[in-house]
Amino acid sequence: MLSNTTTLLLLSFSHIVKLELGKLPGLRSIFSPASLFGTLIPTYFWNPGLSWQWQWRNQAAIYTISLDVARQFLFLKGQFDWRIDSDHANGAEWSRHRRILSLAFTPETFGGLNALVWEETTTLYHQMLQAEGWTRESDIMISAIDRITTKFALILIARCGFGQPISWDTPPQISGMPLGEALVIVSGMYRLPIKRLHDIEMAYTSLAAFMKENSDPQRKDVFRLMIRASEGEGKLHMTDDELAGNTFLMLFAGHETTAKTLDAVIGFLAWYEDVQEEVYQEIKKVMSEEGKLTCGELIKVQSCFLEVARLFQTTETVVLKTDEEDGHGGQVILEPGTRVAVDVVGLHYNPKYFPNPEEFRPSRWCGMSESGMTMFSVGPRSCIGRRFALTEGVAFLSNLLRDWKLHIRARVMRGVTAMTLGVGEVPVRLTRR
Ligand code: HEM
Repeated sequence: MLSNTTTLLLLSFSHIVKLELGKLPGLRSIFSPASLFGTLIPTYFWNPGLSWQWQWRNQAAIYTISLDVARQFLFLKGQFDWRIDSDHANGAEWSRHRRILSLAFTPETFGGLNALVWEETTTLYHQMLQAEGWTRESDIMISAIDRITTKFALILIARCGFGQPISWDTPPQISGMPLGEALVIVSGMYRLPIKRLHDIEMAYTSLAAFMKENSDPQRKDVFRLMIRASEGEGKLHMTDDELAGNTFLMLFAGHETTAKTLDAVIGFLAWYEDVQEEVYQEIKKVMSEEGKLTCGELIKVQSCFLEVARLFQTTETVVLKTDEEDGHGGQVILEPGTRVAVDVVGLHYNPKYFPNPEEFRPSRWCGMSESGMTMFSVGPRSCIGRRFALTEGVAFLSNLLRDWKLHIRARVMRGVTAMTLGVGEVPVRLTRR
């Protein structure tokens, strides 16, 4: 009875308040998932909440789960909501920022970006073994693997992308707090409509200054390219504020997504022991007699990384906005200024593209071209760090699996949204091979 009344109220409300849905039919929810109330109230049938994309992953609503429709929008040159510098960039500014950052992500950069990421991942892995005391152990219980992966991915992007000489046991401090904590606080809180606390503001503004002070001026990395742009004049000039925004975004986008994907891959490989064994055999085949691994073709390891990135798509939504003025010359049926959201989680569970979508089946990705890796989005705004993430993911996993067998007691992985979608806490046991 209560639920019928609520549904009726909801429907009436949704018909009175048309929100931003343009001419499209359908139920409107009371709170937007991104609003303060939508965030505070848990996901329920009448409130989308923060976890709606996971819990309602088979329902499209106004959000599209069609790759065909998504492609039409993602290849459009419209105005977008989420961009390289989310504070300032409109279409033209985004394109300028993308041009600056793209220079750092060509395969040739720094004598081979992939080789650099591979080398740094391997070096950091060995430092981690030493610092954590794992070199002396043969059986290790880790209560939540994200403690390791988050730290790993953050140090790696700081080292490769920002030239920061950070080691495993001395995480840098920004305004008196560890770098990781500063990022988490800033990304989670500073957009709330409450005047933010002093330390959060400090963490945000001090980030770029800290990076500038500590990075090696001789190196050519993402950060140095941005600094050069901020110091130069002309079309590619970047303001201090833009530099701060991009620094934050690169650090955040460059570690959160990869770390969460790694948590989930470790959980899945521990649970599916047969897949773990197959992957281990592949690693054994390519490693040298001393156990050294080089940046190369580890198709099965990469496929596991991609399959898990599909199952737990960290970037839940890609939001686009049609042109304010003419709605793309009237070619689209949406009203000008309408927002379109690609439900990236739903899209990756759409059986039209992924038969038996709930199944963990890494082989779907064997032989897949990079343009088909939809978890990195498609079109001109797709992930700039795709190669970086794949190289880091494959290097980390193959080093780990070469040395350790992974075990887990239950299939605990489930969708949990905290800034981005992940699998929650994954407790794993490592036994030495
Ligand atoms: C598993 C790992 C990753 C996944 C699944 C992923 C996914 C994505 C997706 C779906 C987008 C498009 C978002 C949108 O249009 O709203 C994106 C954009 C972006 N990603 Fe990634 N990403 C990953 C790793 C990385 C890494 C390692 C870096 C940096 C080293 C990075 C940097 C960026 C940046 C800067 C953008 C914005 C590009 C633009 O607006 O033009 N990402 N990523």
